[in-house]
Amino acid sequence: MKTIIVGTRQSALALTQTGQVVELLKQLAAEHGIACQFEIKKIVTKGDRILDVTLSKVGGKGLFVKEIEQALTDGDIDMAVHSMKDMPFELPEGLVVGAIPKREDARDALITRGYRSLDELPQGALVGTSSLRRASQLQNYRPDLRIESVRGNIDSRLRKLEEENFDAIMLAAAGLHRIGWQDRISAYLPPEICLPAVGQGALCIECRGGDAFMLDLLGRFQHEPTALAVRAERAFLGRLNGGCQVPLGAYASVSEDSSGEAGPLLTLTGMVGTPDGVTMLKESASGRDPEALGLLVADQLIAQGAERILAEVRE
Ligand SMILES: NCc1[nH]cc(CCC(=O)O)c1CC(=O)O
Repeated sequence: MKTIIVGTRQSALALTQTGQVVELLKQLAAEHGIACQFEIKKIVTKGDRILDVTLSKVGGKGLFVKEIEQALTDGDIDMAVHSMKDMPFELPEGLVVGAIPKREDARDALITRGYRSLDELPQGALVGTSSLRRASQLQNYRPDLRIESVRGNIDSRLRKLEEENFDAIMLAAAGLHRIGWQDRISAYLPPEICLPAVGQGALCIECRGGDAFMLDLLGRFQHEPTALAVRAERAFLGRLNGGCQVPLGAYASVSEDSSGEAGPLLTLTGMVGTPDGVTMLKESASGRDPEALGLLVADQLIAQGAERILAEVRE
């Protein structure tokens, strides 16, 4: 019987989401009479080793993904489950996205010490986040809040909420949902207040482009509406060269109505802001071609000066 080796990081979230995907793939394989078994292989990435350093200064998001991709290229593993938002814009030669499964909740969540909403946080409350995107939008909505960096995996950030005197921290709802910690969420932030990161809540299953067996199995696992939304968001990201950690967010929704042959209608909203939240550029557009839509919204923001903001942050 064919054994599929699945590479994963060792964080609670990575292990959980990899396990969940493997369970679903087992069911799918059984339904289609595909004989295979799965083996999980843990890999320590550079990103895990230097979580305390400011990631944006040492090479950005690719850090969590790179070593897993090397293992894929080398044939040590056959597939890997990544958080889509951690994926760099371009994949290495020879690797492909085998499937994008159905998206979890894309919103950011607020985890507080006893406050039920963002509006309930007292004047000058201390909020922990090391995401420039979250900081920018939070400061735009509540200029009085104080923001401080908080790093680490989900579990260590929740611990720091208690230990380091934060009034609240921000995390992606999806991660908390996946590891069963939704009870910790005090409030969900709507996209009108906080646009999520590109691909937030979605997963990316990567495999070798030449692996016909994996491509066949994973192809059956793809959720087309999610894939369309993610393509639009990533086209937006690519146009703004948002590979590294920058204050940029985007969210695409997909209409249920797919009347006609042109496919479902996508609506994409994108934002670029200064980290202090004083300047906030936001645009929306609708269309059916995800890449064209992503470029259109990005160009609308560029026309308003988005590239100048991003250049300043990258310095
Ligand atoms: N940058 C870390 C990261 N990458 C993916 C998630 C979980 C949510 C998701 O799948 O989008 C998180 C944690 C967070 O931002 O709270």
